[in-house]
Amino acid sequence: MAEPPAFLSAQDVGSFAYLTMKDRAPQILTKAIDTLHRHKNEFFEKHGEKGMEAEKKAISLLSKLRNELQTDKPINPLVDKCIDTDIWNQYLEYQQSLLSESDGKPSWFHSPWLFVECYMYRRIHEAIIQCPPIDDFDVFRECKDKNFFESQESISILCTHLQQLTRSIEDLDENQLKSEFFKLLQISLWGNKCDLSLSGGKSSSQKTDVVSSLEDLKPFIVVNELEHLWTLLSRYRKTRAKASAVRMDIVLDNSGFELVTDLVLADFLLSSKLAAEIHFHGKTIPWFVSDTTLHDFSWVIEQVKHCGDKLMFQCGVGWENHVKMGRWAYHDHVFWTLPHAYCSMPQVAPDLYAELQKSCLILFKGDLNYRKLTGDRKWEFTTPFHQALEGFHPAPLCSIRTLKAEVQVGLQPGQAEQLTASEPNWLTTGKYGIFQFDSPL
Ligand SMILES: O=P(O)(O)OC[C@@]1(O)O[C@H](CO)[C@@H](O)[C@@H]1O
Ligand SMILES: [Mn+2]
Repeated sequence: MAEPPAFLSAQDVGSFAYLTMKDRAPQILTKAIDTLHRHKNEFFEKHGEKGMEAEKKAISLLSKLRNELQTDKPINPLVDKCIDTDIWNQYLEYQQSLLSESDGKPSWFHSPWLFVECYMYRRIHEAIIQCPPIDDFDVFRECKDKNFFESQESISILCTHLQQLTRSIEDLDENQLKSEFFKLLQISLWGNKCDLSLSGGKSSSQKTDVVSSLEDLKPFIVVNELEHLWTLLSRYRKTRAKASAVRMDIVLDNSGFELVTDLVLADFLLSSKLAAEIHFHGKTIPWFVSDTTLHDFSWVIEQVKHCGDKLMFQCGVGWENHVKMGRWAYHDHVFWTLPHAYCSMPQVAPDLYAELQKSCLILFKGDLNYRKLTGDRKWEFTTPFHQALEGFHPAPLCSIRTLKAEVQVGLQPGQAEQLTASEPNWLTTGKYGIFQFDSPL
């Protein structure tokens, strides 16, 4: 087998990886510092002088981190004592082992982009947890919450759509059911436009009615393998005995509007009996600005319930019940916030891999998941998805992602060239999307 291609890296001046590390990453750190600063009074009211000292310390650690990044310093081992600290430091040693002696140490602009970007978020976490009593402060919570409130109108439209659909679900024939399923999947796809790390934490909420925009957005789906999902699920549905055992997994991405689109889809999967249980996978620590943690997951459900809108209230109550009854299960695992590509999961997190093997279908939401599925490498655009997964085949899976990084596989010959000709930045603006399916052979 030929060696897989090189990793994307900020070493490539002018690339999206380079611009991210040069411009966006320092901006995100500055914003985190500013957030801490603005909460100074709150820390004082809650914890007195100790809160103020902790805020100062956290700010100085984050400023130091920003300086290391901007001056391309070597990547330092983590100094905290969390369950993943050793794994991180071993990974750093592994990166070091890939370099020859003359290369020196792995540094911010001379290492794989996926590694250094993940490392930045892990270092933000390290900075905060070193600063009790504010060690549980999520520097990104404010932006995540803001995204939810600014998208409230779209969320209300979505909840209304879901409630109407649920009421008529028993009357839908096979084709109608399929069409509704595809609609909700597309809503969940376009929900992925709203991540906050791409906008450097600036507002990126959903303000239009995505339900009625779906037809107009269809031409922007560059890989559409939804038919495979339907074939798989309708097959399970027909073999009745199996239907009650259909488990689906959603590896979540962003909180706020995107999370609501995922919950709406998950609710439909149950009411249509396409699945009997949904397992969600979120992050254990604040991640890539907008990613969903357990707190965000519960918070969003609670907010939907208390928005003052009757149909949203019904959705919120229904979702709370799914959780209570175990039809929805939220899991988090430290692996999702490590820098490893998913092909390493069987070795690094065999328990998680075994868990995913129980699934009938795994949906991977978002761009970062795609980067980890494909190892964030410079694959040819026509490389088969199955090959780019490099042996990661726990169960049938589908990536649902808007394109926000320079990695894409499984395109038709000539397709990438055509896209480049019509829109040079097609890989990174989030305007295009994919549904890319793979099944173990
Ligand atoms: O996974 P998500 O939320 O869809 O996107 C995360 C993201 O914004 O972060 C990286 C840049 O910082 C990009 O790869 C990607 O666009
Ligand atoms: Mn994200």
